[in-house]
Amino acid sequence: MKYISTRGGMAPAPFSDILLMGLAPDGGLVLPESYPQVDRATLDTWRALSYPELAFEIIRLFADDIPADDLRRLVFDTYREDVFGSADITPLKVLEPGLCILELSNGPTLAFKDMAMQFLGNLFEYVLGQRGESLNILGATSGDTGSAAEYAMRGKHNIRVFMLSPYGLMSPFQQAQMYSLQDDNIHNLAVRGVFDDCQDIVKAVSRDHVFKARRKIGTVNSINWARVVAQVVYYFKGYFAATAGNDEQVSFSVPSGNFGNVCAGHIARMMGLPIRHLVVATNENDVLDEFFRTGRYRPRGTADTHITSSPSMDISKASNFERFVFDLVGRDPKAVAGMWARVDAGEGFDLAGTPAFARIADFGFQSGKSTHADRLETIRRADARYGVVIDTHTADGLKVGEEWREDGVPMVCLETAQAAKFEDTIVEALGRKPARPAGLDNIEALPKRVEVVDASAELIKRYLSEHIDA
Ligand SMILES: Cc1ncc(COP(=O)(O)O)c(C=O)c1O
Ligand SMILES: N[C@@H](CCOP(=O)(O)O)C(=O)O
Repeated sequence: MKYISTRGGMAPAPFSDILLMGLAPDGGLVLPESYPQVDRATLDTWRALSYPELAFEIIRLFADDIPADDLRRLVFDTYREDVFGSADITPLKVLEPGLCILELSNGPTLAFKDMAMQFLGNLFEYVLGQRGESLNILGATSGDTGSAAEYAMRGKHNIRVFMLSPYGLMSPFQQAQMYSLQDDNIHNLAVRGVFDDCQDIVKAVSRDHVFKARRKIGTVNSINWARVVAQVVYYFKGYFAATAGNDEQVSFSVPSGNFGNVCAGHIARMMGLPIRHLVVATNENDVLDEFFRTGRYRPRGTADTHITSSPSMDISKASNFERFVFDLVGRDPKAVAGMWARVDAGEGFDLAGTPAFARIADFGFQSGKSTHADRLETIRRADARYGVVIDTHTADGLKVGEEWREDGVPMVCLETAQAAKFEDTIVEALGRKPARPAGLDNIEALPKRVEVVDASAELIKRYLSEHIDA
């Protein structure tokens, strides 16, 4: 399988190359020339597979330049009961008939990012080892990608992580989880700005080809196709868990910000998984909801990005949305390049009334928005009615997912983090603290290692040069 760029300016490349490449050289996002198709007979054989068996079958379709035995070992080393808390890896919790939560946050950092990042850590180490190379990862986080990446990469001798986070905007637990790491290969930089400023810097640095090649810069954000592929797996697993046979359909409700998670759902659906609807749930930063309702995509600036109680979704410029729009406009790279030239210039685009937007229903998306008041109400309702304490992002997903329920079609709401990460809002909603996994009681009191910096790509390049060249 070969990979291309959404903007058309990249020679087709194999999986291992695009894994280390991150952003495409033309500033676009990488995706496969076509999506592998999964037929009914294959679904029937996959239904009974364990998580690692299923992950191997799916990932091998995309990572076809890695010898099968090596890939199997990497996958089985990753998806282990002792890492993810159960043999199921992603257990399905039935709240009531037709309404479920797919648990994705039982990994080491208590967020769904571990599902892909634990695999990416092993994959990077393997490919770099084969090539005798090293990689300097530049990442951006609104709270969860950062810690998941750092826990997955800490101590790896051929990888350094430089993680940009929005200064003061993550929850105290998230800050403690990242900034308390003391490993030499982990560097935390708190940027005066919002997540989008951090992501813009990552993309600006990646677009400086000379700098990127010389300093061996890679990425762990969902810019990296391997992240998205590893997330495709749990849509299949969730589908099998929520249905009795492959004639049934399910809908997924996905708390969304950077559009990586729901993009993985889109890929699963394009591969042939019987997904009826993909429900995009946003918080007050409702750029994506506005698009699916109106066809207008209006990314917002720093000043117009709301600081909310689901802070990991405080994103106004959804990186992965570009991959979906590529499919929506019939895989026309010129059209995408034109649209993203306007996005990069701080404008948006409007597809209302176009043939592309007329086809949007074929892709199965629905959307909705959830506010702080909705979040509190949903957390209270889930606790009272189902006896589960959900985090603020999962609450956004549950609230919007419930609005789109249909008779006969299970609604699977993706759990994206554990409540312990967002204690203040849980206390506001329930009047009590959520349970914390053992060993994390005093994490906020640990000494922190972080540098506060201005939101400047040039400054970050200087920082990278100093630390990499040394
Ligand atoms: C807890 C949590 N929920 C939801 C999201 C949104 O996911 P995505 O950015 O893939 O849309 C994020 C961040 O990515 C997150 O950390
Ligand atoms: N919410 C994310 C933002 C980055 O998303 P990614 O999926 O592109 O890595 C975070 O928690 O950092």
